[in-house]
Amino acid sequence: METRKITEGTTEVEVPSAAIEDKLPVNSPVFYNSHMELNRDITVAATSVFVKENFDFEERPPSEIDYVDAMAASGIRGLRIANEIGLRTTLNDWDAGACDFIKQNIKLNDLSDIAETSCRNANTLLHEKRFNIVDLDPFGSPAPYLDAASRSAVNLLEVTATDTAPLCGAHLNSGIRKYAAVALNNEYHSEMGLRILLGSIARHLARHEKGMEVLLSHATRHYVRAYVGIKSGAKNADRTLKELGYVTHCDNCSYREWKKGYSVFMEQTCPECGTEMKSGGLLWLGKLHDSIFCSKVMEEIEKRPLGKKKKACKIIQTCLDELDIPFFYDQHRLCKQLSVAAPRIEKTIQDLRDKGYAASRTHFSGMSFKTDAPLNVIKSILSNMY
Ligand SMILES: C[S@@+](CC[C@H](N)C(=O)[O-])C[C@H]1O[C@@H](n2cnc3c(N)ncnc32)[C@H](O)[C@@H]1O
Ligand SMILES: [Zn+2]
Repeated sequence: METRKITEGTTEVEVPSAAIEDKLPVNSPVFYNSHMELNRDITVAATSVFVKENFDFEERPPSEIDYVDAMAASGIRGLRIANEIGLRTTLNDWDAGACDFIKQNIKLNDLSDIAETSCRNANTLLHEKRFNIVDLDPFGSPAPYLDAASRSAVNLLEVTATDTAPLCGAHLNSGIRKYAAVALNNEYHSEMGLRILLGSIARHLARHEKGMEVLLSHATRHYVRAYVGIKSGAKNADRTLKELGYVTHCDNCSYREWKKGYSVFMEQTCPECGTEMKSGGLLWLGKLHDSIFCSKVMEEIEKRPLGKKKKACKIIQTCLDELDIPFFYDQHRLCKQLSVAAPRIEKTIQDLRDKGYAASRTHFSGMSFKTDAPLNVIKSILSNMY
């Protein structure tokens, strides 16, 4: 088989040439997606910050902290964690061909002391063994692995989901099956998807009497990614579950309302225009980022040799600046409803701030903003009628 060496960060791996050259990764015996280098760069920086800042890890050398890359493919993600941070890493993939590449790549980076291969079903491994840090990076949905990962993870859970259609409401029934939640496929569907995933992670952790703190989460390209710190104990689980709830949305005028709770009364009729509204949930209504953590991730990205440094900084900085409340407004959508030309997004944000409201850009889309202003104020500002 023809292979090629590629470098990410300071780690080199050998992958099948077909994985790089083919448009369809299915044609390669082992999966490698160069577009996910950005995701992996952020993973290295975020994991490194978590390890440095965590009280539980004080006095512990990195080689005594366990990280599992539960779906490792070529091993690139976990190998970067071992090589660039020094954590004791298990690289797992149930595919024998992938495991051969992983073994070879461990040797290539001279990491046999701290990295080991495991060739098992991720669910079996994670049900049997606890790891300080668990990383789930499956094809499509992480849903089938969330229970085992929640049982296994002691300190940090890192999850990628590429099944944006069920998460964002485009495949409603699939979303209900996988995440036990109704996703609304409206203008803020990317934020909806991230919050549905976080809500599902929270409920899985709660079964194991664990709560969570969202340190960083983002929706980028075709995937969503979450980094959640784990707080063990029933009280923390209960506190976490209080952050879940429902949203109602009016497709006609973009009015939305959200309420925390499991059994809540939601208005069915839009108070702005009288249209029947749609309800979505259960989903996470808590914070999407921890600002201190994100600031440290920014510093970490700046000082590391990362291939996608600029893009990674942009994502984290926008997350840092983003007002941490649900849900963003799509300026085009509002302007279309009002039949007015869309102003520059900076002007809208400044106008909202000038009127005494909080407002920011969002990382979800360049043409969207977040604000605590009521919809009628936003619309008056956009129509220059305030
Ligand atoms: C998206 S790829 C992982 C990519 C890798 N983490 C990276 O950053 O390049 C998913 C991998 O999961 C493996 N896989 C799928 N289901 C699995 C399971 N139940 N247990 C273990 N591995 C699994 C596949 O063989 C595939 O190599
Ligand atoms: Zn309405």
